[in-house]
Amino acid sequence: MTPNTLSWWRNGEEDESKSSASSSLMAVLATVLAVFIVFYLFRRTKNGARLLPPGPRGLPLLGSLPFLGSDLHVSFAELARTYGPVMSLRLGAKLCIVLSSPEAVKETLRDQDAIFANHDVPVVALVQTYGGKDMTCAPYGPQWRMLRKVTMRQLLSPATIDGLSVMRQGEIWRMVEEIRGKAGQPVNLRELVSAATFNVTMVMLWGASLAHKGEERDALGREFGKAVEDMVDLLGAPNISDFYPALAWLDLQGLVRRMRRFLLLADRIFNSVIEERLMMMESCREGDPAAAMDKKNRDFLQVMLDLVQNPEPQAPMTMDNTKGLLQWAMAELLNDPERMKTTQAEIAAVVGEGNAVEEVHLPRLRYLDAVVRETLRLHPVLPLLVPRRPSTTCTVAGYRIPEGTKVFVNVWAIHRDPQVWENASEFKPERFLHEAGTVDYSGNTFRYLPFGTGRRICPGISLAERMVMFILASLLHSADWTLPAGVALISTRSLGL
Ligand code: HEM
Repeated sequence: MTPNTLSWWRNGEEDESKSSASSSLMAVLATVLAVFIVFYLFRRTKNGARLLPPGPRGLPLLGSLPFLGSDLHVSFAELARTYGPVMSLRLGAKLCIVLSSPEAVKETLRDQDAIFANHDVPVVALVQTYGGKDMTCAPYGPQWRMLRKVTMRQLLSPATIDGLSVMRQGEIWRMVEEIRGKAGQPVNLRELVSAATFNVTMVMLWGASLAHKGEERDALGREFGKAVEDMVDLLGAPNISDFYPALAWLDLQGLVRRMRRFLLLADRIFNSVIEERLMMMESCREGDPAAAMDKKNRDFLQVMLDLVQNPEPQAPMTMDNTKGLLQWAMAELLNDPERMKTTQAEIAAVVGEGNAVEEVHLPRLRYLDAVVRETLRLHPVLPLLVPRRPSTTCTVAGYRIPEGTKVFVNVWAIHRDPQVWENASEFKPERFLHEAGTVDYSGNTFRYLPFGTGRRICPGISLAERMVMFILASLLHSADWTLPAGVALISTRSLGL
């Protein structure tokens, strides 16, 4: 063996040891990487969940945005057929979870109610509520608790709601007179229902200031009504800032600027109404009996002023919800003349032909009540509720739901699920007569959630129920309604809700 040979051998030996060292290094790195991947994939939350729920992959940056239709609840329901009742997807930069079964909602909004007690508030709503100061936008905490307590005990207490019955009645009777004056002529139901709901809302808000105002009252109503409609559209408009929070400061669609303009107008109207009321209270203190307000018939403004001198009673704005419900109920009945007759016959029997509907009649209108419930099943006013935002990472159906995600509850999909409801897509109010007592608005039956559930359940249920039943009964009792000649059916999408 020559030195060269030896050196070759030596070199070979060195090379071999180098290559074995580098393979060991590679092996170590590969192991570390594998451990990291396994750890990442199988990392568990405190409760043991590993993975995000299944869902569509989506595109980089855009996520699933380009693939969804304008009715998010319908697109989500279609996707849930592939990915299941607990699904995840990205909308822009935002990770979203969609729940579409009673079991998933129960595990989330009942079993982990406190974690899911925050609403995920759109940017425009934050502006509308002066930085999230109203009850719907306030984070779950002391401020929200105080607002909820005041609302339930004062604004929406049975005593306040009962006390305002005379004012509501006056408004509805005005509407009935208007309808009777147009007998035989076509009526724009949408406008009629909007005006009735708005006027009832206004009298409850600050009715005492509107009394004896005639034309001025109508002008104020029109101006404010238009502004509120625009504001509601703004709240519902898809906003790039919500999908890409980092871009929110640019307000690319100008929605925040428009909301600020609405606030200026609303502030002007609120301020003038409040100033006038304060002057009325002053006159009353000085002994003018005309300015005195019956303690029992205090409108919301008075309740608030008596309480904390708070200038912005905001919760009643959500009464706009009742308008959509009324339109759907009338549309379903117009599409179904037999059921229209059954409903009208019940009202006539309870109220009497020729008599006006009064709120005392409502508890005896059981079929009408079933019509309202069935309408809310097929057309929930908030088909995805108000999205929630978990305050900590948690587990639902074995999947990881990270803190801060936007959680949609697809009530629309649950209400139309054939595995949950018999003949799910049919309008059949009778089902609520048979199921009376088992399916209610309390949010405890997770297959029926028109008012939500848990800590953030709608506090306006009894007022909404009363207003809708009263307006609907009055409409149906005031005339015989039919579709215009040539119109066979109202499309269930045509109301644009
Ligand atoms: C048909 C009429 C109405 C429907 C369908 C409706 C439905 C809802 C729904 C689904 C929620 C979200 C609940 C959740 O997140 O689980 C909600 C919240 C709320 N509703 Fe209603 N609502 C109606 C009328 C009213 C009325 C008349 C008022 C007040 C006068 C009102 C005041 C509120 C408030 C303040 C919240 C937020 C509660 C909170 O965040 O704690 N709603 N409503």
